[in-house]
Amino acid sequence: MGGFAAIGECMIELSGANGDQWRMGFAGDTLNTTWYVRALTKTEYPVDYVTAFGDDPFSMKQRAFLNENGIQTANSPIIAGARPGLYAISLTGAERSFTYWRNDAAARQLADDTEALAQSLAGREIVYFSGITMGILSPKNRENVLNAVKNAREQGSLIVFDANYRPRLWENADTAQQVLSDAFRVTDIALPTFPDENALFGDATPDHTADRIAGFGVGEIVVKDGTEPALVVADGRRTNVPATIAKAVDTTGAGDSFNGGYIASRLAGFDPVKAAASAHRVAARVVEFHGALAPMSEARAAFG
Ligand SMILES: Nc1ncnc2c1ncn2[C@@H]1O[C@H](COP(=O)(O)OP(=O)(O)OP(=O)(O)O)[C@@H](O)[C@H]1O
Ligand SMILES: O=C(O)C(=O)C[C@H](O)[C@H](O)CO
Repeated sequence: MGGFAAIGECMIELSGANGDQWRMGFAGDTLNTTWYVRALTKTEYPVDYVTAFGDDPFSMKQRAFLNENGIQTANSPIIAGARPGLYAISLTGAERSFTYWRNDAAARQLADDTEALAQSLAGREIVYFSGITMGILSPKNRENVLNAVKNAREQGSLIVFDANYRPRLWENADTAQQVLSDAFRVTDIALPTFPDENALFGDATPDHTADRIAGFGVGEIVVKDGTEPALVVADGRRTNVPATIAKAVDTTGAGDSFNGGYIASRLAGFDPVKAAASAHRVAARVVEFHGALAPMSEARAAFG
């Protein structure tokens, strides 16, 4: 099968509020990264989003949207009577905050069927997941995802992980620390964001974040930090790669699009430092649009 597969939750997104008028789209951190990997790789490269769908009209629209945009859904189950979660973006300047309605979302059942999950990941070049993927699941399903990822890794997949800490998804900080640390232990490329790691683990600097994650045996780490440089730790070197200047209107999906750009650049054969520079260019363009998903053509133009 080959290609890229991401595991997670695609929600309905409300963005770009103009008074009480909102724009409806689809988004969710791992989907956002998938979107940019799709935009920045050749059409024939398989790109799949692995989740669980409902069967209501919004779920059907969601599946059609992915399909129309060249994103397949592998063996993702369709669950009778279930529906997608929803979130809305509030802005203070370009800085985003989210309100969620997602507790009964279909995606929470994405790891009920371990056989389907294993098949969705079989033979992939890259498997991508995040702390949000883990946060939405029951303890049993967190274990199922971790086992599926571990098995994929043993069969040769490269595992890419962004901890994307969202406190509201977790029963408590201790559990989040444990689960996210376990995820780092099965990761080849870690793409964390410094403020998230600082909030959960108390890291004082991006270097501390990199040290902690390297301690789990991760060989390639990029610590993002908004408009500050990204710290790239790879090939025995540490390099600060400056961000690209942007006229930001909405930073939703900045980190996810960075990850998509980084993965696509690494797949194209560029080294981690060059990949981080391309990733910054993509993310700087994405923050100039409302919502998590900027047009694929814009991401391509920025990627170069
Ligand atoms: N205001 C900005 N101007 C230019 N680039 C930005 C800006 N904010 C973010 N970026 C780009 O996005 C990358 C990730 O930013 P940040 O660390 O804020 O992500 P994040 O909080 O993980 O985002 P999200 O979780 O919403 O995807 C940065 O490394 C940078 O390339
Ligand atoms: O916060 C979440 O759970 C989301 O997936 C919504 C946003 O698209 C995501 O946080 C942006 O990184």
